[in-house]
Amino acid sequence: MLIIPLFAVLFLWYLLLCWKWKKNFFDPMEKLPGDKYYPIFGTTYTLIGVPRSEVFYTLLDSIYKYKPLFRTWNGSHPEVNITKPEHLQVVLRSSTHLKKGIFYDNLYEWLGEGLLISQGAKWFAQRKLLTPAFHFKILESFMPVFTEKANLLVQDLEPKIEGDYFDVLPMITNTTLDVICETAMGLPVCRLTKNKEEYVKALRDMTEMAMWRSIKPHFRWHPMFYLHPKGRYFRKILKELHEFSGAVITERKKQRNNIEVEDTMEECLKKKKRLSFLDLKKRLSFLDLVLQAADGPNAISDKNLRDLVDTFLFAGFDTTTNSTCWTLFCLGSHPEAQEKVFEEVRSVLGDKPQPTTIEELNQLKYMECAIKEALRLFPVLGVITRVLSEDIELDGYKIPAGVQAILHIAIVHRDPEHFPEPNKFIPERFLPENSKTRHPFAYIPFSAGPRNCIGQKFALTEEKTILASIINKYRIKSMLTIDEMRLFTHTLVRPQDGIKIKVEKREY
Ligand code: HEM
Repeated sequence: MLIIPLFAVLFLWYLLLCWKWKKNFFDPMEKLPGDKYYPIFGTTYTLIGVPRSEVFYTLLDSIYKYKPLFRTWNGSHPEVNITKPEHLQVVLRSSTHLKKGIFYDNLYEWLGEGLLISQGAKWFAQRKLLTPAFHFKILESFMPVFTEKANLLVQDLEPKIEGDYFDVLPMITNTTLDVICETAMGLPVCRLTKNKEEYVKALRDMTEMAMWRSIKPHFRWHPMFYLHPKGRYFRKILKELHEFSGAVITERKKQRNNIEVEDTMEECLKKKKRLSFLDLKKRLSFLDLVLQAADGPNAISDKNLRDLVDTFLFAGFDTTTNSTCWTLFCLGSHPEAQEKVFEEVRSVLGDKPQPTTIEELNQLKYMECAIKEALRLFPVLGVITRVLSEDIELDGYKIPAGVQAILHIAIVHRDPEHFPEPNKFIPERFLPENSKTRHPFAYIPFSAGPRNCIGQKFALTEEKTILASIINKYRIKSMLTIDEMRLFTHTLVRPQDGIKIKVEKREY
């Protein structure tokens, strides 16, 4: 007998929720332009039946139809899409809109409460703990790793001389994975897995799955997702990825017990002591630095350590892989810019085959412009998200707290108002005299504000070492031009068919 009143109460409660949602979100958001809303799907129905390889271009069409400011609905979740630097600044510079968007919910089971996804006090404590780990002195101590791995890559390229076009992406992937394992974890990859390719495949499949779920709102509900074959596959690769990071921690802890680590990171920095331990066993990795800093009362649980390791593997490896490949691709399709980079490398290095110090890298100014320009055209993370923690006003529209802000880095990077001839590769745009009047939020490949990329200096140092080592020995030719390149959004912006290049040995 109680059933009928219970249902009536539940129904009234549901109606109240719908009324609140309509008043707080639907009515204000519907004032913004955008595709028509339908229940359950929101506006994601525009992607139904679209082949995976076309999703990127379909999304792009709708962005160009409604930009600069428009709304989308991910199921019943409202989203404001932002493509103007002034508007990006409102969200990114704020110290309140720090929570990441719902896209990252799809990576939560893998990355947990690591720096990338955590929020509030937990995020702040990790950011504070990890910031010194990216100090110039620490980066300097990683130079031997960057140089050694770049040298191995140069050797691997040798058999390709005068051969046909080949995809350079797997080779760069190999190098950057080695680098992140030895710098961030202090361990060579071969100690962690017999099959690197399997780990890389699992990592990329995981990001693909996150992308797939983000455009299918009904699969955000875990039970529904796990019933689907993709959900079962997700569980399998999640286990593999966690086994890898678990192995990193066990191995490094075991090694640490056998190593005498002479100083803590803070003591080294205070004494301005060089942290360049050439013996791999004695070089401090990020993981060691965290383990040291968290010794005693600040001890970190194994679960938190695993989140951190997974976060570094996700954020610090495929990003640099893509950025390095995009720069190689752009230089390979712009021989004049490539020759300028080469001349600069020769003038800085003389007869040395590779850079070995940060001072040398700092002199590679034109190369830095080329990397920045490649990151403008192909920004690795084309979109980032935040959940608004309070109401904001943009162009006279009130956007309520709780809405997800989608910040379109890739679109603002190709805005002709800030970058004339936006689809052309012109490294000179980043010379100081050409960029000083540009809006500070018109170019943000590493995001900006309090949650910007903690690893940007690390990435540039690694990338410059790899590129200088390659360009100093080889001339690169890309098979495709920028206009011919087909893209694929897969959490990161990736090429659909790899990066095909030819290499020729330089004579001098
Ligand atoms: C070219 C290479 C890279 C690019 C383009 C890049 C880009 C970005 C962007 C756009 C964000 C903001 C993400 C968001 O708000 O959702 C970010 C955050 C982050 N990046 Fe990078 N990144 C690169 C390399 C690295 C490297 C090498 C590391 C570590 C070794 C790293 C570690 C991180 C971490 C931990 C965060 C989260 C920071 C926080 O939320 O406080 N990144 N990166």
